Amino acid sequence: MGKLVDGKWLEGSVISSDDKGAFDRKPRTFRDVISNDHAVYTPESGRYHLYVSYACPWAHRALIYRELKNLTDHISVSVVHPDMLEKGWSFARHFETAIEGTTKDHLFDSTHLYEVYQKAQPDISTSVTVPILWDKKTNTIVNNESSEIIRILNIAFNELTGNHDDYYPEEHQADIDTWNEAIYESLNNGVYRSGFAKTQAAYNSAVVPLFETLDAIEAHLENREFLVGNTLTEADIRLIPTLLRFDLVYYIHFKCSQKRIADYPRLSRYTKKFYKLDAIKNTTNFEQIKRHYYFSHEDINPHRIIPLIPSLNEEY
Ligand SMILES: N[C@@H](CCC(=O)N[C@@H](CS)C(=O)NCC(=O)O)C(=O)O
Repeated sequence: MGKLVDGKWLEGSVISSDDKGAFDRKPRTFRDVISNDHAVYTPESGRYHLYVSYACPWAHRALIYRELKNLTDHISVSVVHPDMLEKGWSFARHFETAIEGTTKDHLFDSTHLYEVYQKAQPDISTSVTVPILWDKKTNTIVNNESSEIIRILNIAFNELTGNHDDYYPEEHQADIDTWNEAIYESLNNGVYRSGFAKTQAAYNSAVVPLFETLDAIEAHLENREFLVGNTLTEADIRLIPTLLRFDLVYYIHFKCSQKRIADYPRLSRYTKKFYKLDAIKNTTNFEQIKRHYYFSHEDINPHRIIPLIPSLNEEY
């Protein structure tokens, strides 16, 4: 792991949480939108590109929206290799064994994803994350925050595609926001806080609320198919990528081990039902998910042993 500082890649070892000085600056993020009345970023077919990893739950959201909103012919995609090593995300052709579903960088043929950030801004200081929503016309990043990318995809291209499905409908926005906040804090990010904790206290303070939230969702799903209202909404779409990774990775690798999703009857039913949707099934790659986590976090799994777990593809 590492990050870009003043446009140069610095490996993770030099960026400890105790470090001050040169590395003590806020990462640059891109937070723009695409809309008909935007001065620069207007909706156009073929203009925008997504950089994703199939392993990453945040990128998974963007991929799900791209399918749900019929954007596959309008927004192209490059998929990084699942191993995130010393130089961060990279592209598959540079590995001896290509992994199914990964691609080269279709726009620049880069070796590493940090080169794409350098193209957006040569002296950039930032962590190099996926997803990225890239504008081919102005050669920069429109947005690299998944919660905002999915709001863009939800609405910006409606006239182009004729797909007006709304996963953040006005009448449910308050409820969706409430679930999003609880789920982000304790689950989407909670699994990482559990897995990356360096003290018992930090671990405990992540895991206890994590399972409280899972218990609360399990109770909420009694006689309900969706988190909010009677249709799929953003709240479900932000939860599902975390659930799909839970038993395979978070339960073992991140020590979220009080229960599996399989031990929750309603959450299991809920996850399996959504997994049947093309937009979710087509964007879920269990092999890359396993490979990424068990291979990339040397601190947690130094020998990079990938547990033999029955394939979830068959179970779902
Ligand atoms: N808040 C960002 C987080 C994205 C993120 O952390 N992605 C991870 C992959 S799961 C990443 O690229 N990490 C690389 C790094 O932090 O250096 C979002 O939701 O888009």
